[in-house]
Amino acid sequence: MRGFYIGRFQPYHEGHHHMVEEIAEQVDELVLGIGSAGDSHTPRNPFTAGERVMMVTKSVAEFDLPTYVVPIEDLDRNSVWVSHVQSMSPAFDVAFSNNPLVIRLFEEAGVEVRQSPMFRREILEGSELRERMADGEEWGSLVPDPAAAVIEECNGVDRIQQVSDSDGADTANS
Ligand SMILES: Nc1ncnc2c1ncn2[C@@H]1O[C@H](COP(=O)(O)OP(=O)(O)OP(=O)(O)O)[C@@H](O)[C@H]1O
Ligand SMILES: NC(=O)c1ccc[n+]([C@@H]2O[C@H](COP(=O)(O)O)[C@@H](O)[C@H]2O)c1
Repeated sequence: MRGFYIGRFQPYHEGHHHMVEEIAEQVDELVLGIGSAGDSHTPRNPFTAGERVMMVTKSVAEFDLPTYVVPIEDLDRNSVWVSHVQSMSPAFDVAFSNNPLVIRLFEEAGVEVRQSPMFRREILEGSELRERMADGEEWGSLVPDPAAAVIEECNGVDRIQQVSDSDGADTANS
């Protein structure tokens, strides 16, 4: 059985990694979708699709799970988004998500969806990571080591600090 799990992974963190570890117990292969693939260099989406491909690919290598990483750009129409995803991805039998819109769109299209409990969500959240980077606080312990190495290699913290508002506002949502 092949699973599908999409996220923006801005950045890929230990919450995502924990979810992949749980998915690995349920499927033989996984497609990891890099969502909003066309977005980068903004406070909410600082990393390019390519940088996120590297973070994810190097991090999941520790699992015994053949994984295909596929960047997927956003569309203006939610109603045809699942078809768009299916056109970009290897075929899959089940989708994994905790995102209410993603769950609804897959279910309406007749795709089975499985959710995972949120893991240490009070701290393992992309917006929290980006805020810590923007504020020069500790963040390395919240992402898998290979993802931290990719962020360092592309000077990701410097980029986030530069693209964030000068008053530090809204690093989560812009
Ligand atoms: N700590 C976590 N535990 C389990 N699942 C998580 C966790 N954080 C995010 N997810 C799930 O992973 C998927 C991708 O999430 P996403 O890339 O938006 O990360 P996020 O941490 O929610 O980031 P942001 O704050 O940037 O929205 C979603 O289904 C989301 O619900
Ligand atoms: N219409 C669309 O393009 C559409 C609809 C639903 C989800 N998505 C994308 O799927 C991804 C979902 O990931 P998150 O759970 O990290 O939000 C995001 O990149 C989001 O933009 C896109």
